[in-house]
Amino acid sequence: MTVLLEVSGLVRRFGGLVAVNGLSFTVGSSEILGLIGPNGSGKTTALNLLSGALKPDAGDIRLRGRPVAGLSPDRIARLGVARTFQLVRVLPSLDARENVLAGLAFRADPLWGEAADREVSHLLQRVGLGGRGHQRSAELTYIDQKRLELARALALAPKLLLLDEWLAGLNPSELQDGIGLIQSLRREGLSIVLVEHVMDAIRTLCDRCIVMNAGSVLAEGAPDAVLSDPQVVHAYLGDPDA
Ligand SMILES: Nc1ncnc2c1ncn2[C@@H]1O[C@H](COP(=O)(O)OP(=O)(O)OP(=O)(O)O)[C@@H](O)[C@H]1O
Repeated sequence: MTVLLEVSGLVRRFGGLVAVNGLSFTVGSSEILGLIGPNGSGKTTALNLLSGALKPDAGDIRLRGRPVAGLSPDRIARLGVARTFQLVRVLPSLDARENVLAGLAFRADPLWGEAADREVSHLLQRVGLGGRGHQRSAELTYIDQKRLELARALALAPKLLLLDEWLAGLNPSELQDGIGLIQSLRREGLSIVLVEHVMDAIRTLCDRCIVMNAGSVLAEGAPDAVLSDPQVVHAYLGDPDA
């Protein structure tokens, strides 16, 4: 498998707190890597470092061998990294089409005019919002806002997609749809880093997962093995004698 993303020795501090403490991992092409761990273990900070929203204090991030640590978010986006946010961020006063158009402007080969219109329609269709382009995004339901945010991320034509709890808060049938959609993105060749608390989704989707605890990697491997690791169970449930 070709390595797309290589992270080594990543460190990020907030004052005296080391939120990410020597994190290292790789993601292959068309691989889904789960990034899991208890609240506050550093998952979102790790995604922020990968997407350029935060700069690392130390460590290296390489995308197809090219160093990208510390580059601005728009440079990293143009190099093929797109993300969604834990709290959905759509532009509420714009309609669905306009939200996706905004994403197209940030890709390495921006599209304009009719080509952009066609791509927007394709992306809305792709995430299950076909024919809904003129609906104001503030009026969309929660799941549809999540779909829209995904369409805007896909507008960058990314190689690597960072999903921050994209499946959180969905009902069981929406969850199945969401899992199916992520699987289809992988079949199309995308690599995905999935920060997720929904363990069924981790088991179904991930080739490998990494468990973070207090900023470091506690365990790494196939989801079933990792989730039954006593250290991992302990990190999630805490020490019953404490
Ligand atoms: N901007 C910030 N300033 C100060 N501390 C921060 C900041 N962002 C995160 N932290 C701290 O860094 C640690 C890691 O937070 P992070 O949000 O990365 O964890 P997480 O694993 O994503 O948690 P959750 O599952 O709750 O989203 C936490 O202790 C958090 O309080």
